[in-house]
Amino acid sequence: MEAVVLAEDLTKHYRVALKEEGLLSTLRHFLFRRYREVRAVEGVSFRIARGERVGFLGPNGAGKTTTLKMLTGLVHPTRGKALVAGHVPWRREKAFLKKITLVMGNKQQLIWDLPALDSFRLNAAIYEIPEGEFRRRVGELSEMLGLTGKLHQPVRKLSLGERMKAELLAALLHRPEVLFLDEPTLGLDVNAQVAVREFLKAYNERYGATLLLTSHYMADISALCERVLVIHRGRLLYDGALEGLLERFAPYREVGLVLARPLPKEALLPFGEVRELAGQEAKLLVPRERLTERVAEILRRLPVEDLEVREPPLEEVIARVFQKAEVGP
Ligand SMILES: Nc1ncnc2c1ncn2[C@@H]1O[C@H](COP(=O)(O)OP(=O)(O)OP(=O)(O)O)[C@@H](O)[C@H]1O
Repeated sequence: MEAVVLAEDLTKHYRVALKEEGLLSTLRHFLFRRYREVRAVEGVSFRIARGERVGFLGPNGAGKTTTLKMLTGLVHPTRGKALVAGHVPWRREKAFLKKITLVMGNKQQLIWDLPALDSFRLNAAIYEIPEGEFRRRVGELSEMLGLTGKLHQPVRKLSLGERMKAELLAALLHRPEVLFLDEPTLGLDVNAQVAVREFLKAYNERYGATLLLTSHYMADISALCERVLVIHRGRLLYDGALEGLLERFAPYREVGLVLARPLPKEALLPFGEVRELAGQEAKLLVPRERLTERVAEILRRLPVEDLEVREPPLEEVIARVFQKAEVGP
């Protein structure tokens, strides 16, 4: 397997000045500055093969953005190695910058008062994309993104979803091999979220590009990524299949029931943990290894009109992973 992203013992400690209130302490601070060390990323190692789509999960402040910044060369690591598309990111070589892109859902590169097309032209000049190729790429990407006809009006007149799509187009114009995406669907409505994630999938399949993305929307992760990296307090907690994460941290399934008549909670207790009970509808948690036997019992002993077995919501599983990490292994 050819690794296109390689991180080895990647570590970033920030030094933050401690500041106390009051004039005297301001003076003291000036003379004897004291610092606190923030261990944003601590000894993280992984490799990503060409063409993979990997989800990067972690609670706020876990170190995701810092890792992405090191991999794109915006931040120097305190320790460790990284190699992205054959380059050491923090050297920021031109050949490297042409191979990668970083999209941050909370930052924009398009110029607000100008049509998106004008900003694209600026990017084309920076990345030395010839005119013919520029037109071809804009045509192709705007079609994939459903943006045709939107590129001539000022960016401020676009909807949030259209703006994000235009941001993606700008970020992909130089046809990077490795895409680092930090919350690319942040704040978008459900339709726009789906459109962006479908686009990312299509882009990955068409060009064989590698994706590493963070998202708070688990639907993005489950739709796009077979593999996830989970980071917590700067340390890598899990690297593997999304499916495996579910099995390891959610050894239960959710059984949804519609009953023929309302039943008291006690009647359901023998079959699993009662998660919800409202009128004729109930939700039970059942250990995975007992699922078949419990479902059979439920059908035999309860007045069931409808029964559905579901995976627990990914949000819940992830919350468990972090809870467990707080308590320790
Ligand atoms: N420039 C900086 N100076 C000092 N501390 C920083 C700096 N950037 C980040 N940190 C700290 O490093 C830790 C990791 O932050 P980071 O932004 O990488 O987390 P994150 O996983 O991306 O979180 P979020 O999902 O909230 O963006 C946090 O404690 C943060 O406060």
